[in-house]
Amino acid sequence: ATLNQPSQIKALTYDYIIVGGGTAGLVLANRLTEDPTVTVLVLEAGVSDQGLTNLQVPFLGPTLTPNTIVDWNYTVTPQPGMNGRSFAYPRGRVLGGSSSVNYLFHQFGTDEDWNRLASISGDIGWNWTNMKKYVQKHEKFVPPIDGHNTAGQFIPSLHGFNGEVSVSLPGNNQTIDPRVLATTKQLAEFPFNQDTSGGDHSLLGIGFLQSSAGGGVRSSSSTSYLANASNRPGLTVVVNAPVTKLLSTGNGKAKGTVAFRSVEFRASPATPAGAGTLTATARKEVILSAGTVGSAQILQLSGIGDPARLKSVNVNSLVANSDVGENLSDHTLLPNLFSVQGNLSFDGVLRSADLSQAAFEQWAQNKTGMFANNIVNNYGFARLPSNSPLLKPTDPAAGPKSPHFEMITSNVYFNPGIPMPPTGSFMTIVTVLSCPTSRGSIRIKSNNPTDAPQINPNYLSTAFDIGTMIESVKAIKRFIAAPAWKDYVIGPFGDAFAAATSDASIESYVRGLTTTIFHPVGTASMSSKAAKNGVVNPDLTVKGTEGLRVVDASVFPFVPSTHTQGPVYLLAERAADIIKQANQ
Ligand SMILES: Cc1cc2nc3c(=O)[nH]c(=O)nc-3n(C[C@H](O)[C@H](O)[C@H](O)COP(=O)(O)OP(=O)(O)OC[C@H]3O[C@@H](n4cnc5c(N)ncnc54)[C@H](O)[C@@H]3O)c2cc1C
Repeated sequence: ATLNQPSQIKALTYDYIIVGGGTAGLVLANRLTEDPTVTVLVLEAGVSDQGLTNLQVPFLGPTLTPNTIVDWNYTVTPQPGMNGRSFAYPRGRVLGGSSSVNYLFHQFGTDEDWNRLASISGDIGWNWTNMKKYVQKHEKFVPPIDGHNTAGQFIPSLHGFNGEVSVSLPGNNQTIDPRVLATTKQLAEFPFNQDTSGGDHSLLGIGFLQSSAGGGVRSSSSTSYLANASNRPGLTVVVNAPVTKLLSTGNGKAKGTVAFRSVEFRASPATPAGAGTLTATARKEVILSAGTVGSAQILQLSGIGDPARLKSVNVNSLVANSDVGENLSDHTLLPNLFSVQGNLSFDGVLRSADLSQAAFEQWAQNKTGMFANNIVNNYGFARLPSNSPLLKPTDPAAGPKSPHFEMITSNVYFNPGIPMPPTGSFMTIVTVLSCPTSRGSIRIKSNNPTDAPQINPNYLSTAFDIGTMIESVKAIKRFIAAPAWKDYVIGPFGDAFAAATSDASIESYVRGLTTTIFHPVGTASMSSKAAKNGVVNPDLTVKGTEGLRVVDASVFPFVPSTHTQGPVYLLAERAADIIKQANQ
């Protein structure tokens, strides 16, 4: 049962308590309650996703954040590498977490991403050879909604067809699709890639997007993993239940460790901090799945972090670890806008209330049409040339097959935070830095759990990161110069893009416009058991503690080369196996 208020909770002792009913949290909720004798409490700060129709509409993904009731509404500190700009940093605050509000791109990371994780952690279980079996448990590949023949658009042997989350190829032609595909034939630099899911199939090249949607409807961790487990008597999910901190339950069995098996949460989101809290206790384990921001914040509020920093905000240090909240890494997004001929882009529909309503009604009636699809159909990945000076002395990609940047084409004006002009047709080619080397931090500003933490991703602070973004802009200029675009693209839109013709002017364009593509990781990073750095061990237990793990995007020491929901799903699937085995 999903309870709407913490006050409805009948019991305060469970085998496991999961903090955060998001992407990873609901995978664990499902897998741990497969055993009917196990009891699990999930505490989710956000609202239920039930009845929030827009969350189900794939095309509306970009409208769900920022500054909505399903977003934590964070902003980043002024970013020196981005001309001192501060901007929105969306995170899902709703059942399903960010999987309920994301843009539905679905991939798994490259085999090299996973092999690097195995090598850093010293646990070969994180190797792709082992992780790929979780694709079968997780993914349910379904036909696109227009039922077209998908031969040649994906490779079936790389996919799961009986898992939990529905995944599908685009079900409508964006009118630019043939031009994108023609470019892959006209320019050897941008070959066609038959499958963009990653793993041991190369990510390089341009292909069709795979989205976490089925039958024209978003598939989130809530509509899949949770829905498929919701009638299990052992599972209790509570929404509107913000966790304020973990409570120490004494010394752990291993010398010098502290046990954390109790969780303090607010009796209602409206309750002032410190007043009206409840405490639940786990017989076995507390699992933090509050995401890269939430888990880092809760660890620090609970006294797990850098002692001096904790002292400065009046938090009593219980477990000293100065890596908590540090090592923040994220992909950056640059929306390169082009003015295009005619009125075949989506802009006309989005500007017209009547046309948008008609598209919505078509979706509501039979889940077809523009709104039943993602805003993107095609995208791909590329590497810098092997002789690029940016790769000296080291190449930060996970391996020689992993990308340095990504290109996403969409037949619409897409510019986060900047409204669409009243007239004109546009196409956007977003470029994304796939292997950032900048590192930032998430630090609590006070001991008040309702205060948003200070989020400083420190974007574009290295020569590699800014240099690669500059190269990505040059690459899409070459892409758009293919004959396929001759009678469609008028030219770059906006003075800064139009003026971006030299490295120096491209740099100023990049620093002036780049923002986040919402893939933060690393604030509770995984390291080997013997390592002096890192926050969690390879089995995701928090170093220096007992009864406590972190299972979410925060544990990745490097951001995977791809969009991050798929890697989080696979991580959580393996985490469930690790936890079950540890508690047999
Ligand atoms: C706008 C947006 C677009 C994105 N687009 C894509 C995409 O297209 N493809 C892709 O692969 N990835 C995308 N991502 C990233 C991807 O969705 C995330 O990497 C992934 O979902 C993170 O999973 P998680 O379990 O770590 O955290 P989340 O799914 O964010 O879950 C954390 C949960 O914990 C809850 N929580 C936090 N603090 C507390 C607390 N104190 N008490 C109780 N509960 C708490 C949150 O409300 C949330 O439900 C996007 C993300 C965003 C925000």
